[in-house]
Amino acid sequence: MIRIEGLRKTFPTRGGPVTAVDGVDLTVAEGQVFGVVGRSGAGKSTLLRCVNLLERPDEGRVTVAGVELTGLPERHLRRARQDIGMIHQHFALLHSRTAAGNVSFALEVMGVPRRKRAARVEELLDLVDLTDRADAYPAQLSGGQKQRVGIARALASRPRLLLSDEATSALDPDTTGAILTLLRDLTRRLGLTILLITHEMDVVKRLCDAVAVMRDGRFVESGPVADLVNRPDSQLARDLFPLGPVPTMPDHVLVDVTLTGRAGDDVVATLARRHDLDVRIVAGAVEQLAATRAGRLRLALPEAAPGLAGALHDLRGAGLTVEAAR
Ligand SMILES: Nc1ncnc2c1ncn2[C@@H]1O[C@H](COP(=O)(O)OP(=O)(O)OP(=O)(O)O)[C@@H](O)[C@H]1O
Repeated sequence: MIRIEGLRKTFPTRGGPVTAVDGVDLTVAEGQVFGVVGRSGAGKSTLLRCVNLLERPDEGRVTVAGVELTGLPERHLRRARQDIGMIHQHFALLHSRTAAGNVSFALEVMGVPRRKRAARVEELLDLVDLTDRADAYPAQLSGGQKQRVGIARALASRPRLLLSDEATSALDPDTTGAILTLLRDLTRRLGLTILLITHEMDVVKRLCDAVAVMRDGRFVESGPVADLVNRPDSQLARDLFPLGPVPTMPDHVLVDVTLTGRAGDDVVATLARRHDLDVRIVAGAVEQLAATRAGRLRLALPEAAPGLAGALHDLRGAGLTVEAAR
């Protein structure tokens, strides 16, 4: 659905040029939810704005649904952009219009005749479960309801691709959960593809099939969530399942074990029974994510135990990532 090749964008600033996106390649398959994560200033927003060419890249190609947008003249670009919906952190609603009016506005811009608009607005508000608030103004809506209006408006043109710019960052955890459930549901019902940027690990856990970790304008890790989490030295695994500072435990070896799928369910039992090790769980979490079940455990094992080396070897042999705790 999306193919980005060699994307580069530099901004001139008073302090000299700032390269926001520094050679990014990205492929997002149809129906996939792809998340780009990274700290503030990593280049996420610029990358997203380059996908619908709100920002013109200096170099590289952007192809969406088989159309190379970077090769289109401005007048064709406007039409192509209509097939790409976008939702924003602060909703970007018109305050003088009701929920229905905001959705209708998108249809007006597209040139949908008045007599067809009302039915389509109703359909869109129903899709986001907001029919009963159709006549409310943004000031009368909660954050979650405002984002539902934003989603309905973004879907007005029946896009196959939705771009999401920190769509849940201004919402509380419960509301975030409800919006993430809605987005996941919409990908299934409408066959939507979503490219999102976020700094929230919950969004990755609940929504994403694949992820890229962005730093200084580049992707430092990229791929399906299960693959990335399982890679040795994975930044994503550490961000999704932080284990805190490593405690001092004399006479013990501390290891961090990454589990994905069902692999590793029995890691503690295996170490205890088969290798006769006195295992202590120091920290850990295992969760069901949108893409896979995954987690990390920090285990303390007695340094002097004769079975230690063989035990660690067996865990690696069983496909688990085992690393010195850090
Ligand atoms: N229009 C602009 N003019 C000058 N510099 C810019 C512009 N837009 C972005 N930048 C710079 O490019 C870099 C990447 O910014 P960008 O907003 O893409 O990062 P981000 O990862 O989305 O961060 P945040 O989450 O804080 O928005 C930053 O150093 C930023 O200051």
